[in-house]
Amino acid sequence: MLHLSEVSKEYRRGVRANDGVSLNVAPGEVFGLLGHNGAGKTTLINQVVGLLSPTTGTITLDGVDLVANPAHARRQCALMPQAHAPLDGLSPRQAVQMLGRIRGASRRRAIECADALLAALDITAWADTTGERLSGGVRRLTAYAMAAVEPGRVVMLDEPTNDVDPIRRRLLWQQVRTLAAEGRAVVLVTHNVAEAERSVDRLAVLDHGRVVAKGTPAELRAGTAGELRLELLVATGTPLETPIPTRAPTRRTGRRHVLSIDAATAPQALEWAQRLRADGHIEEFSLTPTSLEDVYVDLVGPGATSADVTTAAPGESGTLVS
Ligand SMILES: Nc1ncnc2c1ncn2[C@@H]1O[C@H](COP(=O)(O)OP(=O)(O)OP(=O)(O)O)[C@@H](O)[C@H]1O
Repeated sequence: MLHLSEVSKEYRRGVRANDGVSLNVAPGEVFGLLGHNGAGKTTLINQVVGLLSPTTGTITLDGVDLVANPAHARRQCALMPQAHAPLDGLSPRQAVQMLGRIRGASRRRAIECADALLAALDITAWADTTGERLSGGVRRLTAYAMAAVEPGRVVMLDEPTNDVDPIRRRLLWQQVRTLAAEGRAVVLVTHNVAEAERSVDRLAVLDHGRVVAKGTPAELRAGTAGELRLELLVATGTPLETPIPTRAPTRRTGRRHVLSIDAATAPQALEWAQRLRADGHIEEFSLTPTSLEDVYVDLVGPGATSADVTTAAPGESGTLVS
């Protein structure tokens, strides 16, 4: 459905924001774009919706060239931008209805869809409050509703859950799933790797404009099969000598130490951690499967050199991003 082939974008002064990006997003799919600040995510989605043109490469939607037809791109692709929607003087109800009308809905449909979306996101209480008096989270949810009210075939969401509370995040994800279930392609930019792991069907990790990994969350974790994550909160000043072989150097954030260990050594690791806790050397510990966040840090964290998640080797891990 949505097909990007070798898309590169070079801004003036030679900033190469995207470098040979190729992606396919199918109808009904929620596709995540992950990457560090400045990795090129926003640049990429702005090219899909026709706000920017690629320097080279092609973008097609159901075979139609979106670069040659930016008006078609804007009609078929809805965008929830990263920046807050300009809502000064407008209430969420007015803003969502207005976007529905601009995108071609009848007056009646725009009213009904706006009401339904505000109710589904549980923000009806603020439906008639003007933008300058809304909280950041309600503004964010309103921006989502503005993108979802008459969405077209593709919906691009740039950091949709920023500022949104955990309960309404769930409501938002239900709405995103509904968009996909109706046969749309949803592309989602996020920094929240744990949330992406639960919410996307497939994802790509961008690093300095290039795709460094792509696949389902399970495929990206496959390189860590048989690996477990032992996390310890050490008592202040306690040095930690591990008797267990680790697959990568220990990552440290303050008193939190994270060790990648072989699943076969789990009983030994548990016994060691319990002893450390009994002796007061650590305050708490957990032993869990390796997460997508661990894979992500290995890929793009400080010290990462691998271009392929399945070849991320011991010694290439960085600091745990918490
Ligand atoms: N209009 C512009 N002119 C020149 N350089 C730009 C412009 N917009 C973005 N850039 C640069 O392009 C690169 C990619 O930026 P982009 O906003 O696409 O990254 P991002 O992955 O969305 O970052 P973030 O997660 O911080 O939003 C960065 O180096 C950025 O400074």
